[in-house]
Amino acid sequence: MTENTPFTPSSGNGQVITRFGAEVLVETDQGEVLRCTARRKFEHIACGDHVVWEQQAQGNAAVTAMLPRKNVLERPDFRGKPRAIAANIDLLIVVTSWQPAPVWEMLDRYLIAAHRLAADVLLVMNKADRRDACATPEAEACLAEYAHIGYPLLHISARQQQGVEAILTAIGQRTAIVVGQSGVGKSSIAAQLLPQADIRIGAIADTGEGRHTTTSATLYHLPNGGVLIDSPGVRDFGLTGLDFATLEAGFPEFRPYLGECRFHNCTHNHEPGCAVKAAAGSGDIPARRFARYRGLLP
Ligand SMILES: Nc1nc2c(ncn2[C@@H]2O[C@H](COP(=O)(O)OP(=O)(O)OP(=O)(O)O)[C@@H](O)[C@H]2O)c(=O)[nH]1
Ligand SMILES: [Zn+2]
Repeated sequence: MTENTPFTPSSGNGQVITRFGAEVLVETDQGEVLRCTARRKFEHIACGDHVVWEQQAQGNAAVTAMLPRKNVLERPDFRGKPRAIAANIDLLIVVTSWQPAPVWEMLDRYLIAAHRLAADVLLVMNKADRRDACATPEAEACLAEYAHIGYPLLHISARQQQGVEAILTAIGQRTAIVVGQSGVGKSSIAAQLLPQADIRIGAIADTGEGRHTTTSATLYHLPNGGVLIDSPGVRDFGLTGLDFATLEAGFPEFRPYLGECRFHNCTHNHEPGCAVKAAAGSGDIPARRFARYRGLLP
């Protein structure tokens, strides 16, 4: 190699931007995007995973190792087997809207999932332009409970392009995904966040068989240094296999009272001497959330 030849490393670390079949797109630590093959043993590698890649003598580079994950979001495939769809998520952006009206149980389930992932939460109430026409006092009260517990909440209107900047600011440097029930405006929000994102990836990922990005989770760099992992399949993921410990941990407002119940294995349902129920009775724990918690108990 002469001194003028730019140095191109033949192996290194990188992050998976997306995958299509046995191929993954890896962004190297140098910022280059490489098309890599992933052997069968890396079948479970997902968008967001950190990997080691190696340039091979012929053809493609290959993924040779997978680095530890902070977390992974899975959903069942057509056989009911859990499949990794995105890894290393810092922030779940949970979208609700005034129309369709929120299904609060679903919002609670997303929050439980976020706690299980050890991810932060940003609540986004979309369609602010419909608030006057559609908001009921009950819906306003339900929403206020989440803010009271301490979840950050933004009111935006994707249609009127209001509040999208605030979402970018709230994401900061974190890796985020957008989730929520059907029709609340997730695609509209993603579309507004993404034109400013790195569209280089979309071009490379275009395999000529149509944009695979419409089905696979794909990682996009946002202008503020944050990252958005997006795909329709990620946006409506659900919560499966809910056990009691996960459920209880998904209600952070219970935390100050845990350990004060008479029974150490209290489920905060009908047990006497339950400190959580007492707190809900006195209004220290939001009553609507507590009622829905009991509905989620197995
Ligand atoms: N009034 C109003 N309508 C909006 C707003 N944002 C999105 N919509 C409309 O709501 C409908 C659903 O928006 P989408 O972005 O497709 O919602 P989604 O959550 O991605 O829906 P699914 O793909 O079914 O999960 C569309 O008709 C949007 O134009 C908004 O801020 N105000
Ligand atoms: Zn209790």
